[in-house]
Amino acid sequence: MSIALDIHVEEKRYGARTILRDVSLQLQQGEVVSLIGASGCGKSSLLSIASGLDRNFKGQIKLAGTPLTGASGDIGFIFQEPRLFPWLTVAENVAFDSNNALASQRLVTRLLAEVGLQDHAHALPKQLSGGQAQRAAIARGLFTQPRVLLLDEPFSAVDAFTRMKLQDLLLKVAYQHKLTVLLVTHDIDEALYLSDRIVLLDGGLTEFHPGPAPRKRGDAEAAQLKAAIFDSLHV
Ligand SMILES: Nc1ncnc2c1ncn2[C@@H]1O[C@H](COP(=O)(O)OP(=O)(O)OP(=O)(O)O)[C@@H](O)[C@H]1O
Repeated sequence: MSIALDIHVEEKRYGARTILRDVSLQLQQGEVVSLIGASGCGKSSLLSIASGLDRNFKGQIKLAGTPLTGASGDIGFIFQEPRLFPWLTVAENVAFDSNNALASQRLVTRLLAEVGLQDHAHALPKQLSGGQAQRAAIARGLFTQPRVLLLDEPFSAVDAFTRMKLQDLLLKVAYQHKLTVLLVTHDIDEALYLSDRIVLLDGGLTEFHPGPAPRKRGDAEAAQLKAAIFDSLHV
């Protein structure tokens, strides 16, 4: 299997404070990996570096073997909050990065159908529920047809039921688009449900292998692994 994203951070500092030192993570093509860890351990910083948005670090990111020098359409990013432009319709938000109106219209129609928003293309963000807004954000994250999708606590602002629906949606689009996924989450159940691999950031990285996702919610082996992960978490 080939490596989709190769992350190596020798050092990441904010001023005099070092947040990450010698952290390496390789994402295999098609893998779903969750990144967990105590609050403030540097998960979002690592994700931002992996996306190419933050270039202010020592180290190197390679996308399919090629050094990443900045933000790339091959890497989609989805944040905790949907970050939709309130004055644009859902369809316009999804196609925000487009410079080909006709091609983008077809793609937007397809993506909105994939995320279940086909009837909301002309709605404004304020007319959407929290879950629908995050679906629109997922469609927008897929618009550049990325190979890698990075998500920073994408479902933490929605209710538990919506969250489960969005988790299943993420697995569906990851499979359909053959995405490699790195997801930051505080929710170990979410990590266990979604991921092929769970990586705990705590100074260094510790890996847990729950087996191929998705597994049944509440699976007994997952419960054992959850206990082991809790033991390793210094919170
Ligand atoms: N732009 C910044 N300038 C200075 N310090 C920062 C900056 N961004 C983050 N930090 C600090 O770096 C540390 C790591 O932050 P980061 O957001 O990466 O952690 P995290 O593991 O994602 O946290 P959380 O789980 O609470 O979201 C924190 O102590 C944070 O306050």
